[in-house]
Order: sequence, then C-alpha cells, then structure tokens
Amino acid sequence: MSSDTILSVRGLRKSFGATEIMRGVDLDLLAGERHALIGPNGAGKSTLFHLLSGQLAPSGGEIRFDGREIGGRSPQAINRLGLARSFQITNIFPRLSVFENIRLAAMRPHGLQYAFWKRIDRDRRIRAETERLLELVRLAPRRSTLAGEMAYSEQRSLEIAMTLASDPRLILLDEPMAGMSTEETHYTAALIREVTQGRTLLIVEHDMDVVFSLGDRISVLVYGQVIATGTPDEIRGNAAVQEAYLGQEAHA
Ligand SMILES: Nc1ncnc2c1ncn2[C@@H]1O[C@H](COP(=O)(O)OP(=O)(O)OP(=O)(O)O)[C@@H](O)[C@H]1O
Repeated sequence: MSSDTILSVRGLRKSFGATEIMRGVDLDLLAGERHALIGPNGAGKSTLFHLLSGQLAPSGGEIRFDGREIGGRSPQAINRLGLARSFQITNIFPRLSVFENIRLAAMRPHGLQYAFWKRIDRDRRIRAETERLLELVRLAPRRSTLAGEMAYSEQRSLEIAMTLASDPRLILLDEPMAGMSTEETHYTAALIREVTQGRTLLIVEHDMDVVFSLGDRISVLVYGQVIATGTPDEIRGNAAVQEAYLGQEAHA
C-alpha cells in the first residue's frame, strides 16, 4: 500500500447465506481523489458501501482505512476514525428545521459534556460549526425551514452538510443525484466538488455525465469484483468495461 493510499480493500468477500455477493474486491483510494464506483444493477455497490461503513461485516478479506483494519467495526467506530457516509435514502429529520438538523449532526462528534463550563464552550463550538456548514452548502437562507418542506435537491444538500459534520477525511456518497433534474444534478455536482476539496470522495452514481466529469478515477464493479480502475479516459477505452457495462448502457 502506498503512503498516499487512504483506503485499501483486499480480497473482500460477503455472502448472504449460500450466495456470494462480494467475490474478492480489490480497491485502492488515493488520499484527496474523487473516485467514482460504477457497475450494473445488483453488482454489489451498495453492499460494498455497507461493508466500508460498518453496516455489514465482511465474510472475508481486508479493509484498511489509514492503515487500520476496520472490517467488522461498528459504524460509529468507523465514523470516529474519519469515514462518513450518506445514504441512498434520505436520512434527515423532516419535522426539524434545517438548522436543527445540521446542529444535531454537529453535536455528535462532541459527545456528552457534563461540566457546565464545558457545555457552554461545546455549545458555542457546535453553533459555529452549524453556521459554517449552513453556509458551505448554501442553505443559510433556509435555516428555519422544516427539512421535510424543502425541495428534494435541497434535502440532499442538507444531507451532505450532515455527512460533513464529523469533518471526515473520506466521504462515501451513494447516488446523491438520484431523482434529480438535469439542472439540480449540475448544481449538486458543483456543490460536491466544492465541499469535498481536501477530502477523499467515493461516489456511487448512475449518471454517467457526472461520473466522468467528477471522478478523477473510476472503478467498475461487476458481479462482486472490480474489473477495472483508471482515469475516465482509461475506463472509456477499456474493452472489458465496454462489454460488461458501458456497452450495455449504450444499448439500453
Ligand atoms: N441483505 C441481503 N440479503 C440477501 N441478498 C442481498 C442482501 N443485500 C443485497 N443482496 C443482494 O446482493 C446483490 C447486490 O446488491 P447491491 O444492492 O449491493 O447492488 P448495487 O450494485 O448497489 O445495485 P443498484 O445499482 O441496483 O443499487 C443483489 O443481488 C441483492 O439482491
């Protein structure tokens, strides 16, 4: 593993009963890169995310984050190490305001402080962090709006802010543009580019325009194995990828 590799996956396996879904995945993420994961429906992209973020325990293989083995650790423990994930299904509290949603996420890394003066200091820092995140995802004008009453794309921006609240070094985004118009997709892609500066991103996305413009590198997962990793140009020109995936899409 090279020193600028932040995540290294080797021979990762996952079975559900007798069915093997991950069949020896190898994947390296370089610190600071935006890496897109693509593959046909059912290839195992969500399962891989569940394994990396601790929602599922591997059946075999290694997941090293910053040199530490994290396979099978709890989502909270993995999050504390600096890996944060947003979900395909929106994870916000619809009856709380935008501000309250972000504040809740910003509170989590600080834990409980019982001493009075520590609480005051903590509350000040949480408020400042909440304000910073509101500005970052351009939701400051919407701070008092109930999250559930915002447009879908704004809810995704809110969710991105909440994912950033733990100040993660590695962010996993699962289909952040699903269900968006072209305009919303462009807006969200620009936002993701901006807020992930200085961090590492792994993104699963079905919109190929987004994948090929946002990704510094792309990995292709087919039937539980990574069949290719490379720059957008390398992936476009890869015959195995054409056959397994992109060709199919073109015919779809
Ligand atoms: N808990 C589970 N038990 C049994 N099978 C599962 C479970 N979770 C996922 N699978 C199966 O694993 C395979 C991979 O699913 P997964 O959702 O990871 O694929 P995906 O690449 O994310 O697909 P999509 O692009 O459609 O979201 C599918 O065949 C799915 O039915």
